[in-house]
Parts: sequence; C-alpha cells; structure tokens
Amino acid sequence: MNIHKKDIIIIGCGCIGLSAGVILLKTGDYNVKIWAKDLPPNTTSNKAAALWYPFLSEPLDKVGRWSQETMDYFKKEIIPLGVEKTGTLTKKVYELYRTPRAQLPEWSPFVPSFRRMKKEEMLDGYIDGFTVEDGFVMDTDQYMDWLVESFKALGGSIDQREVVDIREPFIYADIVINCSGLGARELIGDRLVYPSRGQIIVVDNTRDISLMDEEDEYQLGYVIPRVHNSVLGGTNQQHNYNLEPSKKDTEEILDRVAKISPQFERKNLKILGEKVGLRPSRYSIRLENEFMQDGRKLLVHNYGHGGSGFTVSWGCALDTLKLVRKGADKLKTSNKSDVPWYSLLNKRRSSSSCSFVND
Ligand SMILES: Cc1cc2nc3c(=O)[nH]c(=O)nc-3n(C[C@H](O)[C@H](O)[C@H](O)COP(=O)(O)OP(=O)(O)OC[C@H]3O[C@@H](n4cnc5c(N)ncnc54)[C@H](O)[C@@H]3O)c2cc1C
Ligand SMILES: CC(C)C(=O)C(=O)O
Repeated sequence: MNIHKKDIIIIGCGCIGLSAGVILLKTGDYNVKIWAKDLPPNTTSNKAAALWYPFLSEPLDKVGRWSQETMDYFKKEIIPLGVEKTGTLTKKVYELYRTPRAQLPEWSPFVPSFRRMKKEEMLDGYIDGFTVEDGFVMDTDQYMDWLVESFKALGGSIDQREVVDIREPFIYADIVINCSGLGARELIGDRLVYPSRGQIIVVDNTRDISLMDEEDEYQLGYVIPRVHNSVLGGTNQQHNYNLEPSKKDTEEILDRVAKISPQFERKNLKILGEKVGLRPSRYSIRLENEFMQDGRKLLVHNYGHGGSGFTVSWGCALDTLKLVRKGADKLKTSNKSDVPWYSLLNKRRSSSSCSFVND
C-alpha cells in the first residue's frame, strides 16, 4: 500500500465496480480495494448476453454519452488486445420492428454509426429497424475474468465480504464507491432499485450479426452471436426475484427467436444451457456524490444500470473518477478526536480484513 495515495473501497465486483476500479487505478493516485458479497462468475454481470446496446436504462441523454464513451473505450483499450484475451468482438447490431418507428432512440445522436436500416437489409416480417455498425459483443464470463485480471494487475485487491452497514468501509477509507447494483436496495435502503428478471438460452454459434426484435420490451426476441457460442433472449419481468430458469420462458424465447428467421427454428439450434439474472433497474442510473459524517467521508453512488451495465460501464467509470476528484477536494479532514464510535468495533478484524487501517 502506498501511503501517498488515497485509499478507496469499492463495494461490488460486477462490471460496474470492476470498470470503476480499473479507471481509478490507472490514474496512479489511489489504493483501490473491492469488497463484494459475490464474485465472478456469480454476479448478475456474468448472466448478461452481453452486447453494446442501450436498453432499459435512463436518463437517455446521459446513457447516450456514457454509451458512446464506452464504445470509444472498447475501441481504443479493449478490442486491440484481441478476442482471446478479452472475449470481446465487434459486431454489427440490428434492432428490428414489425411496426414503423418514427422516433429515433434519444441516445442515437451520440453514436456516429447509428442509422435506420435500409429496405434491402430488412428481414421478412419486419418493416423498420435501426443498426449500429460498430457495436461489440462479449463472452461475458471471459470478459469478466479479464476485468478481474486487469484490476489485480493494476494493484487492486478483492475481498469477498458482505457489507451490512454502509458505515463499515469508512473505518478503513475516506472514499467509498457504491457499485452494489440491486444490492443497493438493502445496503442503503434505496427502494427505487428493483429487479427486472432476464432469462437467456446459450446455444451453439449462429451467425455474424446481432438481431433484436424489441417490438415488445417485455417479450424480447434476440440472437447474439458471441465468440464461443450465441445467446438467445429474453425476458424482462419486473419485480421478479426468481433466479431459477423457467421452462415456460425457455419455450417462449425459442418461439420468439424462431419468428426472427427460420434459421433460428428450434430444429436448427443446439441448446447448451440457460442463465437467469436480475437486472438492477431504477428510474434513473444513480451516479452522484454523497458526503457522510459531516463532510469527512465521501460515498460515490454508481448503480441502477438496468439492461445497459456493459454498454455504459466505462462512461460511468470515467464519471466516477471525476466525482471522486471533485468530492475529495471538498472533504473535511478527520482528526483523531472525532474518531466515530463504531471504529471501536471490529478491532479483531483490523488485523485481518483490510490493509487500509489508519493506525
Ligand atoms: C439476461 C440479461 C442480459 C443482459 N444483457 C445485457 C447486454 O447485452 N448489454 C448490457 O449492457 N447489459 C446487459 N444486461 C444488464 C447488465 O447485466 C447489468 O446492467 C450489469 O450487470 C449491472 O452491473 P453491476 O456491476 O451494477 O451489478 P452486479 O453484476 O449485480 O454486481 C453487483 C456487485 O455488488 C455486490 N454487492 C451487492 N450488495 C452488496 C453488499 N451489501 N455487500 C457486498 N457486496 C455487495 C454483489 O455481490 C456484486 O459483486 C443484462 C442483464 C441480464 C440479466
Ligand atoms: C437487449 C438485451 C441484449 C439486453 O441488454 C438485456 O437483455 O438486458
């Protein structure tokens, strides 16, 4: 631990917490530790499809900027490392509609390659659609493992531990980043974040472009070809906490993707498995500073990314760094006399749990 660097604890080891950790460590200004109840592959992030496409997340103007910054980051820092390392491929993305869509997505002005689909690109049964030429897809488990490796290679460390009281990490660090996803519901009592249950089917590889039929944002039909396999989806069941795959959902997903193209009919597919994840949905992504303990501690919130965590991850990580810098300058210095009462707790843990202890 470098005593000249500020100590930061990130709560959460999903794509949001890991991306924020990498960006903070790359500055060379911080000692960063992640505390997380679940580690990859047991996070929601590992259950994602995943492809670059803003979905089920607000506010759309900020989601547009974060998505474009994330796309730029992928192009500059991740794609050049090669698919074997990061599990990430650039992939054209098509969003198909059976009814006309006069309105372009609000995030589209931020994405240079976004355009309406041409007639000749349309699939049978569809009359409108959008495309992004330079989207990307990733084998989520491989990408998450690469994120963990990158975080540790930059000097970050990861403790598997549940945070029951948000004040606990402040015993060891003045700055805490809350990347707890759906866990924010309990951790900080934010009842505005809720689960949107997503189920996917993993099949043998299909074709070279991602196709999504989002005519109905609850009964999704999508095919996302990845490196080693493809993902069919999906569902969007709000306030549903069931983490077990449902046979009914599998049957309905297969019916929906078969309608995209006959090549995705069940007889042409080899099912490898099913996954279920609970998207951390919220009316708006929460990315802001909160000062604690009379301004001596800084809590940076970065959670509630719904169906777009990967799509906005690096844009939100870059904004997290800006918030840390802005907030750190405003922190009042804690002096020994006002050491909070609970810092007497966990004395037994100070030897084992965290190298940031300010003796
Ligand atoms: C089926 C499905 C498909 C998806 N497809 C896509 C896609 O194609 N593109 C896309 O961009 N997004 C997609 N998403 C959405 C994406 O998966 C999420 O937005 C993203 O994973 C959220 O990341 P996160 O790091 O906030 O949450 P998580 O991955 O849930 O990580 C939260 C972390 O916080 C920890 N934590 C929580 N509470 C506590 C606590 N009290 N103490 C300690 N640790 C705690 C957890 O253990 C975990 O480590 C999909 C989601 C699903 C379910
Ligand atoms: C649109 C799909 C790929 C998605 O982001 C999700 O299911 O959350």
